[in-house]
Amino acid sequence: MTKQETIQCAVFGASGYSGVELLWLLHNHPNFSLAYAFGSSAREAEPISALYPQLQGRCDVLLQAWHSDLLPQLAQQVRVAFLALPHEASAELAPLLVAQGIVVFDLSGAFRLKNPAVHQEAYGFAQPKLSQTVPYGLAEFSQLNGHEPLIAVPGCYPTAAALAIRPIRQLLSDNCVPIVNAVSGVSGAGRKAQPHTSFCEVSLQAYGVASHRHQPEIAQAVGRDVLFVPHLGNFMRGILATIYLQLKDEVRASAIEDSYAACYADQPLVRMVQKPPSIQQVAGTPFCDIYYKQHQQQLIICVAIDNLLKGAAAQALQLANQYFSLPSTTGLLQVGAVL
Ligand SMILES: NC(=O)C1=CN([C@@H]2O[C@H](COP(=O)(O)OP(=O)(O)OC[C@H]3O[C@@H](n4cnc5c(N)ncnc54)[C@H](OP(=O)(O)O)[C@@H]3O)[C@@H](O)[C@H]2O)C=CC1
Ligand SMILES: CC(=O)N[C@@H](CCC(=O)OP(=O)(O)O)C(=O)O
Repeated sequence: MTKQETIQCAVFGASGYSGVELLWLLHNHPNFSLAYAFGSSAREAEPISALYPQLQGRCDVLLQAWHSDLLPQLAQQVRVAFLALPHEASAELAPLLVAQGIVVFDLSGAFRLKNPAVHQEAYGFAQPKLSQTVPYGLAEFSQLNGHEPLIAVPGCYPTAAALAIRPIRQLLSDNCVPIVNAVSGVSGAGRKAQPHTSFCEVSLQAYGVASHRHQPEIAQAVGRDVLFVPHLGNFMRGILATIYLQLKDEVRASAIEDSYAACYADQPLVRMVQKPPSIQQVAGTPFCDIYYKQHQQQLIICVAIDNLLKGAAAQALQLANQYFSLPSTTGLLQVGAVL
């Protein structure tokens, strides 16, 4: 692909945390060009560096307010839109963009769950009905062919949990209900100020116990029921999950190793590591680091990702690379993060 064939893109929600990480990745990408960066309709137009001063002198993209009367102009100029919006806003906007022939990578949860009743229960609003099925883009397991109009980018916790569990799911005992205990940094809650994510209020605490919307998403992604407990920690970015599983009686260490190798030997953004990963080693990177230890018929997996990158922006771009038949790591390894 030559520079002239650069693919024009728009980022919606570019003033938010995952949106600005996408903006920065696209700004540095050799095959994508950022034509538009939108905030909500309440925004005044200003350079993105007015919100994120670390970008001053490095990226002077204009952040603009989004209004639906821009839709025809957008359809003329962009091929791809990335939506880093609240779930309801994505649910409303994605079908409009798709109708204009724009390919949509949606970072929200609006289109991830296959069962509309489960979606209604988890999100509290009805999933829009579409004429086509929406692929769930867990990047290492998806095979986008460049014809899908809309792709659902997985959630942050489900990315970590599913990448850890999926390769070995055929080794689990029939009655195993994986236990997923995960801690996230506060950027997972987005940029909008809220008391429970303010610096003075965050220490380390479980939330959404047995009721978080990512429980059904993880269950869907791994093909069995799970128990999921998220925790909020007092650090900026990253997710660390510890997962407990019951193996079938006859499973040997070599079967576990072979199963991970079969899935990830050719996947450069998943790293099998020899000691439990830290948040620090993945923060600001597009990697997912996985460690496991077998204890008799129990398996313990420790997995770490950056919630804003592998759990959001970098995974979306990895999928866009795949969509346009580019190597999966294009534009992801040398760039670094904004926050
Ligand atoms: N943070 C994370 O770790 C992850 C987030 N996600 C998902 O990505 C999406 C964005 O999350 P995050 O970046 O954290 O959110 P932020 O709260 O940081 O940003 C939200 C963005 O959406 C814009 N926005 C809000 N309402 C509207 C609307 N009605 N129309 C148009 N734009 C609107 C905001 O604009 P303005 O600034 O003008 O208000 C802002 O740019 C969510 O769906 C989230 O679930 C997915 C994986 C991980
Ligand atoms: C720490 C924190 O609040 N995390 C968010 C999850 C991150 C997110 O935005 O959700 P998606 O991955 O589904 O898009 C939460 O628990 O709601």
